[in-house]
Amino acid sequence: MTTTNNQVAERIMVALDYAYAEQAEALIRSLQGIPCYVKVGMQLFYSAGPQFISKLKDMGYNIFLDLKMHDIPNTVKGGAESVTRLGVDMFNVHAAGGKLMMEAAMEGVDKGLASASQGKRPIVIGVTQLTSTSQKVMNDEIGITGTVENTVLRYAQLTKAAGLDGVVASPLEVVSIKQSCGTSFVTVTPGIRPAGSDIGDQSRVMTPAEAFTQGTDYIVIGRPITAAPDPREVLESIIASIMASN
Ligand SMILES: O=c1ccn([C@@H]2O[C@H](COP(=O)(O)O)[C@@H](O)[C@H]2O)c(=O)[nH]1
Repeated sequence: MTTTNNQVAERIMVALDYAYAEQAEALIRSLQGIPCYVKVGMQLFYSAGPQFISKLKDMGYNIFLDLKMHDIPNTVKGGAESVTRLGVDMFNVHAAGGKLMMEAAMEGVDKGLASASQGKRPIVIGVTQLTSTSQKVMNDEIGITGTVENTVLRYAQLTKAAGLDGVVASPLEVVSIKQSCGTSFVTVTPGIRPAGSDIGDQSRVMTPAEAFTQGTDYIVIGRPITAAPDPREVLESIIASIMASN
């Protein structure tokens, strides 16, 4: 089966990292007709709230709500219940919160589904090590010994044991995650930089085409698209680069 441009677009999550809903809406208008996933993180959600999620749903977008919950199990359970009721397609928690916390998130999802009017279960994923974290920072500042790859793998295995659907990791760790946790265990990979673009605060990066070659399920891209003079042109060229590498 040949992959179409739209099938590629559905696996690209555009990070709507904006202060105001109006800015995110302008970006969405410029990408009209491209069926990408949209990712709402803390900046936009704290500003525009659940109403903006409803608006995106009405526009037909798949939504990844990237709030990276990390708290005691009972609080995360409540948070998971609330975001499930919003009807998002995916959300995440920090794997560093531990197995009990992640299991509580899944209980919250069940509670949210029981009280919601629609019954689609969101994909729930655990954050392993942020893609901005380098080997040196993880060892010397955060105090985790060993390699980033082994740490990510251990967190992925814990996430799977807790019953979640997958993880956020960098594209560099995808092959070992899939080998250890299975190909159906979902990988969502930020740290994506088209060739020649500014790395910024990211540390563990790959190009969009390279990330898909590693076998990732979804890539997350923010600034290379949102900070470009012509975001649509950049997204279309990313899709073309992935198609050319298939
Ligand atoms: O490990 C992580 C987890 C989440 N992110 C988020 O992805 C985007 C990346 O944006 P860029 O502008 O392409 O760097 C951003 O919303 C992060 O919060 C991540 O980068 N790494």
